[in-house]
Amino acid sequence: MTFSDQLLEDGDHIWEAQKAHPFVRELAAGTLDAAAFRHWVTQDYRYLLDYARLFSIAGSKARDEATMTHLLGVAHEVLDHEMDLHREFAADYGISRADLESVEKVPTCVAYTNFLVRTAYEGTIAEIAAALFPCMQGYLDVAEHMAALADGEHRYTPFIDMYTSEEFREATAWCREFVDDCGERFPGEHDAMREAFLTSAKLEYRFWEMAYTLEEWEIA
Ligand SMILES: Cc1ncc(CN)c(N)n1
Repeated sequence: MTFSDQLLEDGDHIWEAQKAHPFVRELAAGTLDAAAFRHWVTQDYRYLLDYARLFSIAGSKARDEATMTHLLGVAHEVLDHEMDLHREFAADYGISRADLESVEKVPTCVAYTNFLVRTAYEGTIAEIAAALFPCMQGYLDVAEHMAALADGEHRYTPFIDMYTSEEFREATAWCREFVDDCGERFPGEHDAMREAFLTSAKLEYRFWEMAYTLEEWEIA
């Protein structure tokens, strides 16, 4: 069993909870309330900026040229391609780019992005790899689950298409190899990697919950 297999086994209950979440099931069916999707898009836009930051910092910590090139390439892909999809979704909802950039993060988005950015600055390359893994593998697995549940095309089909695309699969496969490589090279870091992986996975679950419940600050 590879180290990534072990992590996925440890996080299996979190994966199952994500697949069963009403945001996921209703998005798959095309019945998700527009307000919940809008909340996801605006918060995810803020999330993605820090996610790209994480890849950039990871790139600067990489020991070899190939890993550095790949991680910095992913950062660029997120800023360019993935955030473009969000800009398109937002435009459909009458949200401008300036609006997207000025949205205030709600508590779950603050918690998740702070965790990722802190791991990027303070963690080792192995912890960073483990923290990234649920963001990639989780979205691929959840989107594949959505594709299996979906019955025909609807307004959220581009979301499912994006996260089941060949490019996203390849990026996820690379991330998984990166986790396995770090697991092999740094056996002393397995506990720290597992903790980073599980924290990210739990925050992935919270992110769906945040969007579905339209989470806001209680006090402005
Ligand atoms: C919260 C979250 N996690 C992961 C992904 C996939 N990059 C995303 N867009 N948003």
